[in-house]
Amino acid sequence: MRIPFRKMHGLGNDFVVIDARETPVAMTTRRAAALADRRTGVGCDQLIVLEPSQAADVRMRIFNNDGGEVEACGNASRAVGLLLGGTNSIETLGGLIRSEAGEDGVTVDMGLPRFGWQEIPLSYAMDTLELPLGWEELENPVGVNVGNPHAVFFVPDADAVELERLGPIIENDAVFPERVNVNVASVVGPDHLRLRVWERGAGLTRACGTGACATAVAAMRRKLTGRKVRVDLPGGPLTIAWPEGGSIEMTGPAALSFEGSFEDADFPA
Ligand SMILES: N[C@@H](CCC[C@H](N)C(=O)O)C(=O)O
Repeated sequence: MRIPFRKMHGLGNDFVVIDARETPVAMTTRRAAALADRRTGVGCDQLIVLEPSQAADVRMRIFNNDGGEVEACGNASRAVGLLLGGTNSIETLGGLIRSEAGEDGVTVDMGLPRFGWQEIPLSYAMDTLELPLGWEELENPVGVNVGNPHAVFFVPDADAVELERLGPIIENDAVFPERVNVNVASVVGPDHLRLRVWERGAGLTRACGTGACATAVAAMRRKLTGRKVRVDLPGGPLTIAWPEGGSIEMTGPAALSFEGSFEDADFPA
């Protein structure tokens, strides 16, 4: 039996999307990792499985390239929003979010950011606006959870950081019991940030939607920017707005690359 999938992306952060709303598709860590493998599988940063939901229009399950199931993915939320069209509610492990597909891309209401040290989560109590932590030149990040955990470092030049070396060290530090997504950002102007992300379970990606949300919120909390910013990632720009006390709104593109199928038996659950 062959299982159909769509290959989609948001600013080059790419996904295999399996629509299992009508026909269930078993997914495990092992199977997700095998499908996401770029050498021997279909290849993607994240594998997305759409299932029926009791609470929303659709349930979106997110598996990282390493097969781990996680709570949130901003770029995949826009891709799913594009796929569904119009306005939709999407149930994720990180909470209920809302998408609206329009002429200028897809806007997603990503919900409320969380800043409690237990909510990031961290291993022990500390001030999440200025974590007293450092790894070589990367120091004092902001901790924020936007459905998934992020550490945001503000640096003079995000492009100069050796993120492929420092990213995995920080991701796996015991201070982050659920590991962490590592963001390095530079302030370009009062409403403009430059960002690179080492993603938990996926490594360096062309773009990370939740990373852009976390970084924008971190910059706003530190009063480095206004409440609406453009975030430039290697794959292109996202617009992030966070009204005082409200939820985070992310707007940007999403695209369908191709449709294909894989042999069920080649990727055992
Ligand atoms: N690419 C995503 C984030 C995917 C999940 C992340 N790697 C995690 O483990 O939390 C995005 O666009 O947000």
